[in-house]
Amino acid sequence: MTTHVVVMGVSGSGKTTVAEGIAERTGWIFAEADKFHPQANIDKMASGTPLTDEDRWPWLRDLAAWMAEHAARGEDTVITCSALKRSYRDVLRADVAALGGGHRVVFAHLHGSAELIADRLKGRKGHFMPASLLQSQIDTLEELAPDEDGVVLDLSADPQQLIDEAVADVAPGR
Ligand SMILES: Nc1ncnc2c1ncn2[C@@H]1O[C@H](COP(=O)(O)OP(=O)(O)OP(=O)(O)O)[C@@H](O)[C@H]1O
Ligand SMILES: O=C(O)[C@H](O)[C@@H](O)[C@H](O)[C@H](O)CO
Repeated sequence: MTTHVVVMGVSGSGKTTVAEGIAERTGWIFAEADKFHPQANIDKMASGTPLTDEDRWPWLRDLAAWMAEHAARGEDTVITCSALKRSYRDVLRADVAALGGGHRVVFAHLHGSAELIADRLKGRKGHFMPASLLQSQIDTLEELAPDEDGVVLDLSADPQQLIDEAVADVAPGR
């Protein structure tokens, strides 16, 4: 049985910071969902246009397949992925769930105020994602529902605390 952590939230919520920390602590295989986007998606976001569902489906399916390949080999993983809608998370869960055998896809949602995230984005340099897309990310976000396997983390905490909380929930004992 393997665990597949998806650190989710809007752009600038701290996904990379927290997911890298979880990966370092657990030794689990790490990937950035941004690396799975076709160049057309990156160019679209960089030019200030939000992605549509149609832009996101193939990308989400690739991520789901990647997690399931690792699950089939008995390997745990940690990824960053905005995973903004319930329907996107359903796609992300599907391939691992289809394997059966108690493999787990669990979401860690970095949740917090738009003001704080906008401040952090202002301070971030060298990233393709413009701060102007934050509002569309917030408008698209659907919070985790009670029946979804996941944990909500308050992104105003310092990174080490967030990593500790996430590991305690998704990888107890690590
Ligand atoms: N808990 C935190 N406290 C203070 N600053 C943070 C925290 N987490 C992240 N940051 C800073 O906020 C900025 C955004 O964080 P990060 O790049 O990890 O977010 P992200 O969700 O991966 O963004 P994107 O989806 O756009 O790639 C970075 O400059 C990072 O150093
Ligand atoms: O679904 C999306 O709109 C995208 O995944 C974005 O969230 C960005 O890729 C990411 O936030 C920037 O790093």
